[in-house]
Amino acid sequence: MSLLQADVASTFTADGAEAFTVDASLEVDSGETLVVLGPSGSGKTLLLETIAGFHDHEGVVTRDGDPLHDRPPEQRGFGFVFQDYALFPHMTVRENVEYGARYHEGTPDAAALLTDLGVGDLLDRYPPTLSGGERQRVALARSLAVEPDVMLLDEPLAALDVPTRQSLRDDLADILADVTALYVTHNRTTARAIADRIAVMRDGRVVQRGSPEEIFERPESPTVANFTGSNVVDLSAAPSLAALLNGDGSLDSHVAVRPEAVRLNGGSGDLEATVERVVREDATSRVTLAFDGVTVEAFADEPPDEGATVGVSFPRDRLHVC
Ligand SMILES: Nc1ncnc2c1ncn2[C@@H]1O[C@H](COP(=O)(O)OP(=O)(O)OP(=O)(O)O)[C@@H](O)[C@H]1O
Repeated sequence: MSLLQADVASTFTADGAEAFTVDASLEVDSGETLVVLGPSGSGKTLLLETIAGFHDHEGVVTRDGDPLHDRPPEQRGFGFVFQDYALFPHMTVRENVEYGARYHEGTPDAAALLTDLGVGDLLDRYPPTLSGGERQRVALARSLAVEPDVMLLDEPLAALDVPTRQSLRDDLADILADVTALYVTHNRTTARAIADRIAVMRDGRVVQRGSPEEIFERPESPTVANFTGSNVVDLSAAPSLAALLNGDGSLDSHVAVRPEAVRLNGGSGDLEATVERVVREDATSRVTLAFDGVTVEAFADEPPDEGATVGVSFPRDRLHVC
């Protein structure tokens, strides 16, 4: 049985806004990081807050089979990390970490925790003197200090600048390796880097769940394919691509292919396409290709000229009908 099981439904109303309903079920196994990935406004925060116990809801939340849904948030055994750190400015880093565990048996080894998180030298500093990345590491240490059964994390990297986000993202996979965690984000790079499994959320519901590989390579719907960054081509509008799949262009479905799987062959590919646009991205270029009146994106280290005709091939095992 999964450690955390949630099957909850709740409708939220605010003055002047349409009601928003969250109706979702999740299971998180012991030691696993489940990422809830979805666009802004898909209900990720409301779902996390509902599981945490901040909102009335129908349905159940259980840990190890024990019902949690009748308990207040502080008795559910969760640790929280939010986007905005929420550290006490007038307490040192050590005091913040120890205060987080004030109801916990024994005093946590703040120095060891902070050292594990790469900020062992900050013990006596005050939060206002720290960088965003340092504060978020301290916030993680404070949550881990209570040895929570499950960590709930809401976009903890969102407020950080890009280099800091990348560095903490790299470390988060290690930090969360032995922890049971439910992590919400709209950032697919983060999801791919830290998730053991992903649940994709849209309009308050989970629309697909699976391993990162399944979510990114085998999306079950054009919605998930689009959101996870695949090219999505309507086969009824793209006869040459449909023919590649042994169809006749009348297939009433879509095909998803990741941009990194599309190959440019300089004239000898399976399909002929026109280069519509080339945008440099660090060491590579993102190339927009048009054929049959549809466009797809690809990456090329040596980009062709805009307006050129190129051959394009799609490895069959990377084309996914959805
Ligand atoms: N208390 C509330 N009452 C009514 N509607 C709400 C309430 N809180 C949030 N909403 C609305 O519910 C929807 C989902 O909000 P939520 O914050 O869960 O989205 P999200 O997926 O976390 O988005 P983001 O990635 O931008 O944080 C939004 O349209 C939001 O405006």
